[in-house]
Amino acid sequence: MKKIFVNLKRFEVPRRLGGICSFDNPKKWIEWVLENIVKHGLGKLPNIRVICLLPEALIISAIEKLASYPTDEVRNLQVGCQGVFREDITPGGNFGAFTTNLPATAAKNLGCTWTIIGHSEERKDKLGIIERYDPSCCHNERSQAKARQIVSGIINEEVLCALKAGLNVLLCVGETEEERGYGPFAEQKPRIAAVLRSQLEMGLQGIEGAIGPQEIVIGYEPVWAIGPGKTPPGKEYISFVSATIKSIVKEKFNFEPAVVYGGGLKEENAKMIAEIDTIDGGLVALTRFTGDIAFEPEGLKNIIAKYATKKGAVPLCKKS
Ligand SMILES: O=C(CO)COP(=O)(O)O
Repeated sequence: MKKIFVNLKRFEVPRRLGGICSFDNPKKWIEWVLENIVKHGLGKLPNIRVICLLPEALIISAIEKLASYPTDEVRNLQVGCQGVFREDITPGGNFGAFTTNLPATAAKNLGCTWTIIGHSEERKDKLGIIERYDPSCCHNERSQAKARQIVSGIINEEVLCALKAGLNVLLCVGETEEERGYGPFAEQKPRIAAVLRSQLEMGLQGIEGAIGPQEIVIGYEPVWAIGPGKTPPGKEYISFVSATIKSIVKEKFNFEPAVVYGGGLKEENAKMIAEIDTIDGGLVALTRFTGDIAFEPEGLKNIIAKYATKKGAVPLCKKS
């Protein structure tokens, strides 16, 4: 089963306020998004699961909207949140004194089945806090590595909380342009692999004691390819990275994870990415990268169609 994660970031904010949403009302917007996903038959594909990762305030509306459809129409459509806190509510422990943060148990209770953790935007935010305390850490290689390790440690605590609460986890990893460096690809490879190894080994530490039936999917997003105007890597690069991720996780944690690609994934390159054997799906945010940039369900449908028509896969359902 391929997985397409739709990371809707803060796309509910209207254009007049600086966002990219053509709706003023966020609840109406998320209902429109889901309505269109269902209308295009994307909630019931036999070989592709679609998971929408939403801002907390829209989760209940989304769950209610999905509940309004016959089960069969939405059997492969799920809702997740955009991160969980590194501590959680526990019987006999903290009862919920977590102003501001979203504990995994609260996300689960809202109806989420997934959470994204470690997105580059989250890593950047956490790193930024450390840099405020010690501005020198962005100039010195050793302290920068230490700061990144601290961030990966916090992300690991979030992963463990999510798993313990029964959420499936999409753990994001990826190198910055600086970490990748330049020169021939053969020279970049060991640098990229080292970054991924560190993020994976730290991010997944201790999962053996926390994992039950939940899934852990690895989202590979090269930080330098995210957003408008960015070009994703080619087939050779993505093949190398996805195979490397699988082998690191297999070697250290004894399972082979599904790996999905994100960062500039669009209609034009979806076929090339979907055809890579070691890629098990996609992580989509924007679907229109030029002009009035946007997430559009129609664009999502066209991307998913490329995955659905991958050799051996069942074709995309016709509009119902
Ligand atoms: O960050 C992303 C998904 O999590 C990818 O973003 P874009 O689709 O805007 O490149």
